[in-house]
Amino acid sequence: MAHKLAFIGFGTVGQGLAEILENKKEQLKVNENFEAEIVAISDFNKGSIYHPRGLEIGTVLGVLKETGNLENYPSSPGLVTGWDSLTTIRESNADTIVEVSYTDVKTGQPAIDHCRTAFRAQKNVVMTNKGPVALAYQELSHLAEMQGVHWGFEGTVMSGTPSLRMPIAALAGNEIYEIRGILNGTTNYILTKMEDEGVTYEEALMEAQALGYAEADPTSDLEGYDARYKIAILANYVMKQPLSVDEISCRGITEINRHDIETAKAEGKRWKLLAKARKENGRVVASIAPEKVEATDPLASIKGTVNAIAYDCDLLGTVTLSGAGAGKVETGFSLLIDLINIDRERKLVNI
Ligand SMILES: NC(=O)C1=CN([C@@H]2O[C@H](COP(=O)(O)OP(=O)(O)OC[C@H]3O[C@@H](n4cnc5c(N)ncnc54)[C@H](OP(=O)(O)O)[C@@H]3O)[C@@H](O)[C@H]2O)C=CC1
Ligand SMILES: N[C@@H](CC=O)C(=O)O
Repeated sequence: MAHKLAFIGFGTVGQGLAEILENKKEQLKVNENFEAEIVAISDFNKGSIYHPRGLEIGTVLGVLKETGNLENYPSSPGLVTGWDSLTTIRESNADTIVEVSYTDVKTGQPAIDHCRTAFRAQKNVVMTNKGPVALAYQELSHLAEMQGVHWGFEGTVMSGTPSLRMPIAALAGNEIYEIRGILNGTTNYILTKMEDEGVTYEEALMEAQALGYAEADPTSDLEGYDARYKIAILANYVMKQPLSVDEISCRGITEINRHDIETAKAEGKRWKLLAKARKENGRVVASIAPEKVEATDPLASIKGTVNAIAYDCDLLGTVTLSGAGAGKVETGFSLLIDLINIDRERKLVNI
């Protein structure tokens, strides 16, 4: 049976998933026995459409590209327009909500309420919005479990690179006592461009925004708040230690200038915005700060929007994973893999 999806937000990432579902429809059906249809999309400014029998994805993307507004989707019996996010979650016949609205780094809202509403209505949520996972992980994971629904959020850390699923699935049985990584694509892109191509900070930021890597408010990337959210998610979900965002010291890259970059280069070092979490005396201590890393450090060679993460484990030693940290297709894929996993579990239960 095809999954029925309702999208909350339809910017870079939402459109990325829609394109994947459209372009890979046959392949997903044949290789994964996976089928999904989009029944609703509710976006703040781009409008809102719902059809209980499903929307034609190619038409949705075409209408949006041509007119900028989803509500120009061709009218047909049963088509509903104008629903806000909460109405869409409650009233649509979707079984799974794809939450891809802004990450609000202060409150996590309205996305936290989107999750609460979906779980109470016994609907799964897959999301790349970091707010609810970083700020309300304990509450929301408990609620999802109580309601017997799935909550997927692979893309909240390192987009589609399996920084969450890999340690949970493949490193199970280890104690992960330290995590160290480059977790923000925008700042790594800026630092790399400044270092390798002599591009200015402002130019590099504009490029990162045009390519869809930066947050709607890029202050979140530049000041380290985005990386702080990600290390909070890793501490809570992977290290299984409750850690609030306020407990994480945070400094971004705004004070790094060309002189700093050149000085580091002359020393054979590179500036990187590092996220760290370490278990100490039964608790986790975490930080975000720029650091000059030695050229021999595995993290020194991580360039552009690529992210990397090293897990220090008691049984396996250090395991390092690198891959995309941001991007339309890469983050769209993170939602697809969450959906495929929900589908696999659904099929297992029905065996
Ligand atoms: N881009 C990336 O590479 C990655 C992004 N993420 C996260 O994924 C999420 C989506 O990112 P991205 O697609 O790039 O962001 P965009 O800014 O491109 O898209 C977000 C969309 O959400 C809409 N929106 C905001 N608030 C609401 C609301 N209350 N109800 C309905 N729609 C709303 C916006 O509407 P409008 O603009 O019309 O006002 C916008 O279209 C963010 O939380 C981001 O942090 C995570 C990993 C990587
Ligand atoms: N703005 C973020 C997007 C992914 O989380 C980044 O640059 O890493």
